[in-house]
Amino acid sequence: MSLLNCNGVTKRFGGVVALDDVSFEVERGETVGLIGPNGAGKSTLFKVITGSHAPTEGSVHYDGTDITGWSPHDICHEGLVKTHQIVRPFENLSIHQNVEVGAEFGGRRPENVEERAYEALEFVGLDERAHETPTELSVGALKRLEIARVLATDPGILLFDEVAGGLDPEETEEIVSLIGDIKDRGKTVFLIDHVMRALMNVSERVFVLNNGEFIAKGTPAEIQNDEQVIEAYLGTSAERDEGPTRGEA
Ligand SMILES: Nc1ncnc2c1ncn2[C@@H]1O[C@H](COP(=O)(O)OP(=O)(O)OP(=O)(O)O)[C@@H](O)[C@H]1O
Repeated sequence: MSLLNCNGVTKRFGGVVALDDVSFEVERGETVGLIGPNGAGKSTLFKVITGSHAPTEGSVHYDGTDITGWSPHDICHEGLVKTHQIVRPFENLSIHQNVEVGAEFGGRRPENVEERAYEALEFVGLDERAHETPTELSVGALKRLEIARVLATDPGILLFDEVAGGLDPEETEEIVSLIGDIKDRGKTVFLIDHVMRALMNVSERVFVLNNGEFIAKGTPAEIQNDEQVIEAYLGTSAERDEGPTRGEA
């Protein structure tokens, strides 16, 4: 049985069809990348999966349980957790307390919250700054704090919404390496990113959304050579060789 299963998911906002009959599966332990041009429906899909939006039609199953229309809180407790594109920590709490809040209120297990928060901070390399407030953190460190926050909830699947967005090459490498470490722990990862070198490096499969519909699913190599994907999103190989692609901030 697949860990995550979306079946015929449609999401309409008035006359806008953000997702149109989207179906896919993510297997346990797999890392899947989701790409597509701005406005393709990627964030909407993540919000439907994690309960911020109820789908207009279709269903979402996690580990065999129908979670369609559940609240974000209940979905998080079930083991699905999403990072935020824009990281907004509690500025009056310490870095450690920020992670503790995630573990305490979003987590699947109420015990050992303090310890799990430290472990998560150590994992992302922020343990030595645990007692500082997050106000002095760089963009890269804020993204690592966000990853620690979701890891401390002990998730079954992590949804990363542009964790490499806005980072310099060194910070991007750190995030790629962190995602590799998370995969090595056997976690299932589903990620959106416009930073192709990051997404293609870590993903085993890549899904491509365009105008709310999948236009391709395949290995990173297959996707990078798919004419329709190149036309809709990736651009020419010359553009790709330069790294950033259309839509990258
Ligand atoms: N809350 C909303 N109300 C109305 N329309 C929305 C809402 N959220 C998203 N949309 C529309 O749904 C479509 C898909 O948007 P979405 O943000 O999911 O795209 P995206 O692929 O994540 O884009 P980006 O790469 O720019 O983040 C767009 O046309 C967008 O304007």
